[in-house]
Amino acid sequence: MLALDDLDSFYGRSQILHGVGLHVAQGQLHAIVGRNGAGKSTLLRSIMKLTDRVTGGQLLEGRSLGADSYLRARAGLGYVPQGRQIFPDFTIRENILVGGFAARSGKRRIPDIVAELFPYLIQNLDRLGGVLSGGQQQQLAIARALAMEPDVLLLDEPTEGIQPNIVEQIEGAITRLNRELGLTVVLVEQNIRFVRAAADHFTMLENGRSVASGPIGGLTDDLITKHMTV
Ligand SMILES: Nc1ncnc2c1ncn2[C@@H]1O[C@H](COP(=O)(O)OP(=O)(O)OP(=O)(O)O)[C@@H](O)[C@H]1O
Repeated sequence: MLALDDLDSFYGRSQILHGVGLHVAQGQLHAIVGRNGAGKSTLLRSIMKLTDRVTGGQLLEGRSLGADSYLRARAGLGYVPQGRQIFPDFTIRENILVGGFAARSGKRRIPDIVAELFPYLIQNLDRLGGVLSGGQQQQLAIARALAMEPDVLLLDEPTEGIQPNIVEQIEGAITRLNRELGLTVVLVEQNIRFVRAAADHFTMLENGRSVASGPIGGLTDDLITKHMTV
């Protein structure tokens, strides 16, 4: 269980999150939804200790998440940031192995599942990250997070700005990681169709506060109209 309680998060003196709670049971896929600027990315960044200050309860399987981002990766959190942030001058192989620095087994290796999910990456290990398409870079960022050997995968808008044929592959990969490998997933996603198909639970943010949460069946059209339409 990933358990966040009463989370406040700040950039400098600006408070972005106000008392947010998030409980994600092992094996669940929990979607974070809300308008642009609602605080979704900040919530994932806060879980990774990447904002300037975070307060509130932050536990994974009853243990403290750790005082910095590296310790949080070592504790079992794999993070795929918005915009991917792969290393353009590193090869695909090197990009994936960077994730291995935080692997709890201490082994830096490319997980077998990467070949199943993203064969293109394995067939092109010596290509530079910077020459890949946006969709391929997204796959690479997911592969890098898997090399961390995570228990919980945090994904920030993984299909944003990606060509439709690769969107399907990425959605399929996320669903497989959750349903077949039992990986717990926290997914920030604007695509409500995918959220409804893949998620067990959701949390809706508005202005840095949680305004609705629960089993995915509760993510009604009315709720979306109220909190997500501009
Ligand atoms: N580095 C930063 N410094 C100061 N304020 C920030 C920073 N990053 C984000 N914010 C502010 O925090 C608020 C929440 O932003 P955040 O990116 O978390 O929203 P979001 O829901 O993920 O939106 P989007 O869908 O556009 O990514 C916004 O008002 C934004 O301007």
